Amino acid sequence: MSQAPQLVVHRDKELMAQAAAARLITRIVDAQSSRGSASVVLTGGRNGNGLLAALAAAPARDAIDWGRLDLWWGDERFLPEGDPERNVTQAREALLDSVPLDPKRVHAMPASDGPYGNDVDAAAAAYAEELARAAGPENHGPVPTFDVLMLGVGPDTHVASLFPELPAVRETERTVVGVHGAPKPPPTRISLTLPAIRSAREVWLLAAGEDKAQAAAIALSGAGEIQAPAAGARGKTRTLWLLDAAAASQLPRSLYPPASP
Ligand SMILES: O=C1O[C@H](COP(=O)(O)O)[C@@H](O)[C@H](O)[C@H]1O
Repeated sequence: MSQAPQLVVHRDKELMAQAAAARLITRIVDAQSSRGSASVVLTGGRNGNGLLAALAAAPARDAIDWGRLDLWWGDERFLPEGDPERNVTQAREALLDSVPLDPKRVHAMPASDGPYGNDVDAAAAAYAEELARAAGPENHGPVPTFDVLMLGVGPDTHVASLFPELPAVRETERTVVGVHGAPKPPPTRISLTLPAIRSAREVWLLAAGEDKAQAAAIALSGAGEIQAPAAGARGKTRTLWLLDAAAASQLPRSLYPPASP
């Protein structure tokens, strides 16, 4: 597991999204140049979609070889294909429909009207198998070693669809689980588990806005991962919190000293 999380605090959420998009372009280009391809796990939510929209608007996006990029999702709302609330629908709108991706490398999580019907546990198991098939011997495990895995942080400290105290956040064996009874709609979801998240080289947690301030402070102040799932999201080589000033406003001074007036 990586060292302590690193924090980068930007002035506001627009700048945070632009800076994170620039950072992501660099990581993808570096991975493609050293390993031939790159793999990135996307997140849903306002901050994740803000980053994708900023990436779509960045001229440097053309530095990415989009055909050599694998995209995975950290979680999905278990809804019919094309539902506007699905994370993949929102990602397509923000970025994916405007870049030349290889459709075989866009690994969306199953929809509730797909091959597994309404059986979210079967859909989750199928996604786990898809990940396992993509993992090579060099990955030493049941998921590929993602280059960057991004997670939005919910106001209740949830990441992906791992909500405080629910069974999904306690999972230690499976890489993907069906989530039942999520407190945020829709109640039925699919999520990577903490062990799968921790197999990424870099985990980036995105938190912008005042409503994320308490969650960031709790997760970064030594809370347990069952009570505060964001506290358990760590990358193998790096864990990076990307915040705006509003989300950083309740952090202990030892972590982020506010600028002097
Ligand atoms: O429902 C979800 O919420 C979280 C956080 O979203 P936000 O809008 O509060 O930033 C998101 O990361 C997750 O992917 C999504 O399914």
